[in-house]
Amino acid sequence: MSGEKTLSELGLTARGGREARISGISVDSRAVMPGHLFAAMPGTKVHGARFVDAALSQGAAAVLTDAEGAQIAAEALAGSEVALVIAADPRQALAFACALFFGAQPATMIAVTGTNGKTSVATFVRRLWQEMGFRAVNLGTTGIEGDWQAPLRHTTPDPITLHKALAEAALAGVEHAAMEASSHGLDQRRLDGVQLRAAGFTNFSQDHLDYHADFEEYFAAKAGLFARVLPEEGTAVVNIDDARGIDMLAIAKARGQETLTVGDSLGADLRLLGQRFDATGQELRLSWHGVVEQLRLNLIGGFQGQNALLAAGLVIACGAEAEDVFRALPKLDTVRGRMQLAATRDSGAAVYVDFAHTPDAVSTAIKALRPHVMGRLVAIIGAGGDRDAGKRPLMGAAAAEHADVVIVTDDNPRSEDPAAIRLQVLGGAPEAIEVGDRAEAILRGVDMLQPGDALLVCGKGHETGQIVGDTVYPFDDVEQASVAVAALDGRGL
Ligand SMILES: CC(=O)N[C@H]1[C@@H](OP(=O)(O)OP(=O)(O)OC[C@H]2O[C@@H](n3ccc(=O)[nH]c3=O)[C@H](O)[C@@H]2O)O[C@H](CO)[C@@H](O)[C@@H]1O[C@H](C)C(=O)N[C@@H](C)C(=O)N[C@H](CCC(=O)O)C(=O)O
Ligand SMILES: Nc1ncnc2c1ncn2[C@@H]1O[C@H](COP(=O)(O)OP(=O)(O)OP(=O)(O)O)[C@@H](O)[C@H]1O
Ligand SMILES: N[C@H](CCC[C@H](N)C(=O)O)C(=O)O
Ligand SMILES: [Mg+2]
Repeated sequence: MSGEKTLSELGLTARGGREARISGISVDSRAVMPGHLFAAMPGTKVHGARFVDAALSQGAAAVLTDAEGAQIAAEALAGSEVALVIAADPRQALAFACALFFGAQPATMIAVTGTNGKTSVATFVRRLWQEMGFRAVNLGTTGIEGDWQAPLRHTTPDPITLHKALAEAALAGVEHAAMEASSHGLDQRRLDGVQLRAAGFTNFSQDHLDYHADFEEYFAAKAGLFARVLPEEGTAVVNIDDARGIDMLAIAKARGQETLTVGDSLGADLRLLGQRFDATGQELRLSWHGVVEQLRLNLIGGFQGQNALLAAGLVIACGAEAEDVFRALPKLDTVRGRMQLAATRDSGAAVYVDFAHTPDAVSTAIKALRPHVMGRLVAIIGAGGDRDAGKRPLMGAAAAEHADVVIVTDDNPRSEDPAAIRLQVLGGAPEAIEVGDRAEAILRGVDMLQPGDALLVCGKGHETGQIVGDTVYPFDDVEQASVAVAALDGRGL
């Protein structure tokens, strides 16, 4: 899969034409082994070139960096035999080198970007491919799932982790992969080495403005999936109901890419004509190139209907017959932590867990649940620490506007003061109840449910840990909801 390769086999040219045999690639000096290429990247906190001396002492055979890095590492490199590659875009050069070093990837790959819906769409694409008999995986926030599994630290992994996993999956016989392209991942060129057959765009709203300078930079990062990563011969599958979908479509057309539009907008290639909701899901009415279809979707939430349709568009864009895809859609089941029914009280009151952690997701999720609730809708929300603080009051306001009762609690405070985060969320929901301890908040939420009510626990979804400082404490919303219902309904555990 990835034995030794020369710099030129990795598409790299060292200063003075010096060659080197590379036995591995590291982006962190602490992981460098003899013969490694050390990628000294310009970081958000520090330039990786500050660690070149450490990498050399551990036997690095070559260093990849940018001009700034070469200056920073000049002393450490002086008199060294090590090959130095200076690239204008070192993160892209690293991504291409990783693709060449690890070699194989599943033959048919798609990526999906957007503020919300990426995990849902990627999971649905994988399930549709499986229903059609292919060995397939989805790769992102919930790790690598499907016919080959592995945990992941990031929604879009760094190129070394990514291409190692793709090569292993391909060698295990997986020929189809659907991955999530986060804006961080696109900005850092993490998936630039992936050959994509198609790319999807879900929607664009506020998130990650702690990392991107403003909305336009955030959009530009996402647009890179179509403007840079998807090849000209690829297909862009775009939700044109979203205001920025039209801009994304224009970028794809300018590249000469095929396009497949999705949404309820007039003229959408795959058009959502209607959704009728019931206790366990919805009926979809859609048209494909003008031919009308009606089909069952066993998913709660209008947004999951939209995501399922975008997933269908991506699978069609990769060559499947539309009718085969439509036949497979009713087989889709709930994505872990996305509008997942966690528990039901003896009274019939239901508890759902959802991953909503942006203003648009909070309002979308609560509105999506509303048709399934005869009584009050109670929402529990929080906000992650070391993330976009601007969205906190907006999430509070979204919950206050659409839910009957709001409880504000802790999500993953990370290095921030939990009470300060809650105060910012409460800024948008002054009537909300504040309960810092998440387990207590869930217990209180379950306890207030009357027959016909429903509780929606937002923000952590599938997550099985709560990050406080640098410690990850075991915490699973679904489990906490079940425990609370069992305790309050006297069912014992
Ligand atoms: C803000 C961000 O994305 N940072 C990512 C980036 O780190 P960086 O380059 O900024 O790191 P840095 O701390 O400035 O260090 C610079 C360089 O020095 C190197 N170094 C550092 C110390 C040392 O002793 N030796 C050494 O070589 C580091 O490996 C790094 O390459 O590159 C690292 C290696 O690939 C990533 O692990 C790291 O992700 C951090 C941990 C992170 O939290 N990222 C999150 C925000 C993220 O990526 N989230 C997205 C979106 C999530 C979503 O919306 O779902 C995701 O795709 O997961
Ligand atoms: N199409 C959509 N429109 C609006 N909100 C959505 C949509 N799809 C999902 N959501 C909301 O966003 C939450 C997260 O969904 P999902 O995990 O699929 O998104 P994501 O883009 O992968 O998120 P992340 O960026 O955190 O990985 C859902 O639980 C739901 O509340
Ligand atoms: N419960 C998580 C959800 C965000 C996860 C991911 N989208 C990210 O930004 O890291 C948090 O806010 O801490
Ligand atoms: Mg995701």
